[in-house]
Amino acid sequence: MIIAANLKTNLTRIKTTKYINEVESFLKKNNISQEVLVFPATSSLNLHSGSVVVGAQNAYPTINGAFTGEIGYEQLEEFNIKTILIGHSERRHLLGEAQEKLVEKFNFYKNLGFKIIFCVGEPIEVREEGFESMMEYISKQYEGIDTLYENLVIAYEPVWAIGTGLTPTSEDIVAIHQELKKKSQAPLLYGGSVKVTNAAEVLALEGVDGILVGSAALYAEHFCTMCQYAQELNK
Ligand SMILES: O=C(CO)COP(=O)(O)O
Repeated sequence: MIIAANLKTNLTRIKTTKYINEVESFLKKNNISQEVLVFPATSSLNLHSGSVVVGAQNAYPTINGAFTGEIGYEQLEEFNIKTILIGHSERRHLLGEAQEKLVEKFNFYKNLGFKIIFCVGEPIEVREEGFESMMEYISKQYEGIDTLYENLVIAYEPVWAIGTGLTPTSEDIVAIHQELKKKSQAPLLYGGSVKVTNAAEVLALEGVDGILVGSAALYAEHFCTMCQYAQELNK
């Protein structure tokens, strides 16, 4: 399974290095063979060799160039980074990234062979319209994306569950993942208020191939425990 930490805008370079080394040591000490990804803040990106794969939370669809404030492939290549998050709800809804831009990023980094964690999920007002409306909304987030891309991972993160402590019921997660699997056979992660207290239950659900964790992942010990749960499930 894939266990991913999205550190968002948290931790300094020094704290991130300490965090990744702590996770790395835990994986080695406990012979954990899960796929563990850590997405640090851009300023904390660095070379890392070991079991933990470091990925970028975002990057501009360019090798390099005049894109003030952005980083491109040239800056990722320096740190041997070949994994990227695209379409996170905070980039869609807080930072206003439109589907067209996300598709451009997807195609650019796909052409470079990146592992792409493509995020989808509905806001609460869509959720409240019912299952059909919700699936229609999420389907639009797949438009333009090559769902057969061999290095694609999908992360379903209901917007209303991110950072709120709320999660869908287990039955809902299973039902939604079942629908999303019809759209792409790529590994499908669940994200949105996954904590050390519910991670084992979520990981055990049918159609869940891993988790994408935000705030709870900031506690390295908790994130390591989630990796342990995945190892014990050995799905
Ligand atoms: O956005 C998320 C992971 O990308 C989820 O965040 P939380 O785990 O804080 O709800």
